[in-house]
Amino acid sequence: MNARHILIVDDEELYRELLGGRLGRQGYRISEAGDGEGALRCIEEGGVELALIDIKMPGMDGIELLERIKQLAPRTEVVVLTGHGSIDSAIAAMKLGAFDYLTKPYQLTELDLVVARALERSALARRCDALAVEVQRRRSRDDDGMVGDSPAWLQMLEQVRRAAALDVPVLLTGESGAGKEVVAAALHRWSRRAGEAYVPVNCGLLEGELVESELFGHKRGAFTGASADREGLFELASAGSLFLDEIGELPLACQAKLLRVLDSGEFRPLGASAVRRTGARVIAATHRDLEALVGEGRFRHDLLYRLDVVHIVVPPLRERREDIPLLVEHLLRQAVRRHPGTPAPRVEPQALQRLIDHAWPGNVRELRNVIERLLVFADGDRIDAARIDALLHPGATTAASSGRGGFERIVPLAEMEQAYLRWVVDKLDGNVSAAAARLGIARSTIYRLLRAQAEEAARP
Ligand SMILES: Nc1ncnc2c1ncn2[C@@H]1O[C@H](COP(=O)(O)OP(=O)(O)OP(=O)(O)O)[C@@H](O)[C@H]1O
Repeated sequence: MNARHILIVDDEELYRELLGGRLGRQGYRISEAGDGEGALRCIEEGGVELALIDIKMPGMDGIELLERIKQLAPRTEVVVLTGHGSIDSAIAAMKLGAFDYLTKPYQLTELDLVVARALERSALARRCDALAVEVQRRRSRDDDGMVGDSPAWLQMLEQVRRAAALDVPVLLTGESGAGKEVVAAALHRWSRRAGEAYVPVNCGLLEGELVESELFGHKRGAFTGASADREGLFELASAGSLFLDEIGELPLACQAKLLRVLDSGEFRPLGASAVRRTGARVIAATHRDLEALVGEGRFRHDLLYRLDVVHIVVPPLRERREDIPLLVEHLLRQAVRRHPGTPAPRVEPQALQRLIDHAWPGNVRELRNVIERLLVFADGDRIDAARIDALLHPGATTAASSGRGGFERIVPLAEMEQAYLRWVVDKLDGNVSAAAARLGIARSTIYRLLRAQAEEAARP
């Protein structure tokens, strides 16, 4: 049975009965309203696929009603019924998103045709919505680049899913390396903006005019070195999402500009006289305590208030240790992909337990670096507890200087060399090539030294 829901809105009862009777006989579910208010109440109840509305009504006219319907239920199709000679209203209605219009008096067969076409479009749109949800669901499973099934992680993901559906700013906080950036990317992918640009920027890496120019763009000659006009990231992300990482580092002058964009969507590129508009959705992240920065006068209170519409806290790894086995597996797979030809070693249960028990102050990033090193320096096809201990608690670290020239004890130079080397490799996110370049030595030297150290530590 065809029970698709059509709403007829006309102040003349006779018309409503005529239309309702005809369409009802075709099996549609019919609701009637004699004015705009009644129509909106019916729309709010949901399920109306098509509204047939008379343009000329006392009180709220058909055009205003159309606008309100499109705000309330954008997926409801609207066909307007206009009187003879009111083509202007028909055009206005089409501009506001009406599916079609019929000029009174119209042939009833013409009405049947328009109704059938409008319902067909409504069905198509719904199918598209369903597909988009399915695509998002599939994407969100594994190829999202993030894993986890602990209660803390799943609870946070639920918040992310809900926030993704709202087109409002989101503030992500959490310790460094906890996964704020992967969550920001998921927020974008699960939102209606998924097909548009996702533009990440680290506010801590740029200074002064450069941040402003990066975010808002500049005109040629706006400052020394501005040799051509340049589009800012707000422009680039206009239909998509702009991820402002390390928002706590944003200079105060730039914070004022950001506040204006969040309030009005308007900004002015450096050196430009005209104001520009952006529709970018802002996702901001920080590992800093923004309230404390406000207290110190380094972050604007009004900006914090404006960004903090939806606040999601990404939990530290130590609060979701249940995720560690999954993460180890996932990060090992990723590391193997980065080092083709390296066989994936098996992590023994005791070794895994050591990883689960570790405090992980550097969170998932630290775990990723440890996994990378375990793979690169793997000796054989298994990773045992001793190897993990060697990596996580190397005795040599106590030999390192506190940085102010004081040493706690005398250690052989080789030991100091190894500790420093490990620190440099960690600092550069496990990138051995970068470490070799910075230290001015060959990559093979680094591998040799670190392997020797791991072997030594693993010795019973
Ligand atoms: N749930 C997860 N699943 C898989 N990988 C993850 C997960 N969370 C984080 N990672 C990985 O850990 C590393 C650090 O994550 P990310 O950069 O998102 O942290 P962050 O909180 O933004 O850190 P920072 O505050 O230092 O910018 C990245 O390589 C990321 O891919």
